[in-house]
Amino acid sequence: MARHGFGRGEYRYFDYPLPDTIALLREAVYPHLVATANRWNATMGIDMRYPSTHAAFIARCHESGQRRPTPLLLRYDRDDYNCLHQDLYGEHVFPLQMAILLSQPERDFEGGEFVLTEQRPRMQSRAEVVPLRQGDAVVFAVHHRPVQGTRGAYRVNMRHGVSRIRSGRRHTLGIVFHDAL
Ligand SMILES: O=C(O)CCC(=O)C(=O)O
Ligand SMILES: [Fe+2]
Repeated sequence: MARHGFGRGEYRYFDYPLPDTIALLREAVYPHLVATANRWNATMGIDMRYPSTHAAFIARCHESGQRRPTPLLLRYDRDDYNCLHQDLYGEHVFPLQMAILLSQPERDFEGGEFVLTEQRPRMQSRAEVVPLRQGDAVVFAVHHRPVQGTRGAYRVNMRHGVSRIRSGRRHTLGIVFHDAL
């Protein structure tokens, strides 16, 4: 929980070796995100570039001591929530992550909306709710993302969280591509 930010609910991290489905998901989705990740870093003036396979990236994490797996299952019951946070667990950060909603809104739970906030320089934060159906995945920025301004690109600081579950139970699968210290 502490590793995951704060809130109310249950957080269970998978151990290595990951279940096949989880390992495959992480490896299969990563290559689709690498080009965006590298372009974002170039645009934001961040030196880090990412290799084309997840295996190569995770080897880099492990070499620098980030060895703990980050994929997790989350369970929220009535009145649980997930505070706005960023899943940063060390020097190596893959800038995009994914969450998959395993429960069905309205049938299994009410409330519990996936929320993103973006903080632009010298402005108040702006929130966006991502409407998810059962089985939908949302891919979102872990830390910041570039926005084109009139005088070039600037960084916007991103956070994510889940609003209070008003009734029922909500499950999510969280896939972070870097491992943790
Ligand atoms: O439960 C959710 O929808 C989001 C969970 C979360 O914070 C994550 O996957 O990193
Ligand atoms: Fe998170």
